[in-house]
Amino acid sequence: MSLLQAEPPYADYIRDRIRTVPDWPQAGVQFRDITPLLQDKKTFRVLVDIFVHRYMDMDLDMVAGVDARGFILGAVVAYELNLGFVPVRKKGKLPFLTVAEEYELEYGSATVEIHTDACKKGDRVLLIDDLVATGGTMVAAAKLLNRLGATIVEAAAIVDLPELGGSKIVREQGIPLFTVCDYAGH
Ligand SMILES: O=P(O)(O)OC[C@H]1O[C@H](OP(=O)(O)OP(=O)(O)O)[C@H](O)[C@@H]1O
Ligand SMILES: Nc1ncnc2[nH]cnc12
Repeated sequence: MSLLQAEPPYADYIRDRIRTVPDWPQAGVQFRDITPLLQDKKTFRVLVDIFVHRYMDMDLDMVAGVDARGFILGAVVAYELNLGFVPVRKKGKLPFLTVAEEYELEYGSATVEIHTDACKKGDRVLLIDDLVATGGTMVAAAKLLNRLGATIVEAAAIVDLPELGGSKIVREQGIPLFTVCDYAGH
């Protein structure tokens, strides 16, 4: 499958079940809250299955998920694909040797880290997070995996906020990106 976006009705089905919280965590931010997708058993299964069906024949070696919301989806998708899972964590949380990348967020800046032995040179990795806003997190996580010699087969998220420009930036960096739904004009 080479679609950049999931085809409706999946996109609408998932978007309709995401909660928007205005002015959180600060004024002006429309927070797209994915917790309702996880809370409802049927929606959670539909969501996970979108990713499992997309990636089941892609000859992957590993799934990497981004701290913290990317862990929820990433670990379940990895399990269903019979693959291992590696965490890309925020600074100071991983106990072993790490490599780090600093990046900018929609509301602040942060650093992500990965264990140096999280994957091997040439591993074919699926990188998962819940959402792409400015793209800083996804690009930083991808850089970490690249520094370990991994190949990012695709980066994937539930939500794209295209007005913040991140998905375009991720793709311009040569990282294939799949998102289930976006908020263009919503
Ligand atoms: O595209 P970007 O502008 O980088 O933003 C997207 C990132 O922001 C959110 O994480 P957050 O740092 O809020 O952490 P959390 O998952 O722990 O809530 C979200 O889960 C993504 O990881
Ligand atoms: N608007 C937003 N909603 C949810 N998570 C986010 N991460 C960065 N921006 C976000």
